[in-house]
Amino acid sequence: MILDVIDVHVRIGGSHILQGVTFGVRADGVTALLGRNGAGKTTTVRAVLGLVPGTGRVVFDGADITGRPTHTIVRHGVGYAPEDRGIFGALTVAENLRLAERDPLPRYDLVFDLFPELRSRARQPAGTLSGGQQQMVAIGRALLNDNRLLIVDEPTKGLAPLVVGEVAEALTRAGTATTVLLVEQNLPLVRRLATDVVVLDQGRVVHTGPAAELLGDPERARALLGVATRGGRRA
Ligand SMILES: Nc1ncnc2c1ncn2[C@@H]1O[C@H](COP(=O)(O)OP(=O)(O)OP(=O)(O)O)[C@@H](O)[C@H]1O
Repeated sequence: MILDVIDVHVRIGGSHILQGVTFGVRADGVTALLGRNGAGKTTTVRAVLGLVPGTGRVVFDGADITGRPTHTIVRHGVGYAPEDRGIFGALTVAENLRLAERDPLPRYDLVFDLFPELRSRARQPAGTLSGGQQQMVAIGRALLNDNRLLIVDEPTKGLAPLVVGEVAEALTRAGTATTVLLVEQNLPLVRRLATDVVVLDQGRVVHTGPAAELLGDPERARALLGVATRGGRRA
């Protein structure tokens, strides 16, 4: 496992939001973190990154990163593309990438190889890109550094179906370069990309296993996620 989340609890205000979350992320795959709205997916990701205080343990690539500050965790090799993508709209694509440089030798060759559009649009203000292209910038930024895990939070939220295909392609390419932990509610996309799934419900893990197994069992998927697994419906 490249990431082990062990018995993580998060309390915010008076709410016990994560109630002992435990799962592992296998290296060299795409693990999808699934669950209904409010299940605790984003909070789990934020706990891994040290953005919310919690209890329990988080082990990344053999190192105990529990309680470490976020900047230390990301330097260990964790990339993050947040739900709102965190793009600077007034800056160009090249400037957005430059701001993300962390390692002495940023991997521009890899990023431009995976996303040639980022090279051809280098001088374009990122705010004028399509949602899918902005997602490529967000993913490209994370891949610029030598990250061994890329966490992508709901990359297709609010995107038109055509653009979802673009993002799927971008994530497929990202998955060739690094392990991906993907928070996603679009099950056709999960079916296309994920090797493994972790399902959260009310702040607990209620299912883990191969993606094909869960998505191939519509009744179980419906019971766990409250949605149909066929027909392209969004959760
Ligand atoms: N800062 C906060 N203060 C209070 N409650 C919070 C806070 N952050 C999250 N929550 C609550 O914790 C629960 C889990 O939220 P979280 O965003 O992790 O869920 P999610 O599975 O990512 O949901 P979604 O799919 O809607 O993004 C929700 O009930 C949410 O309202």
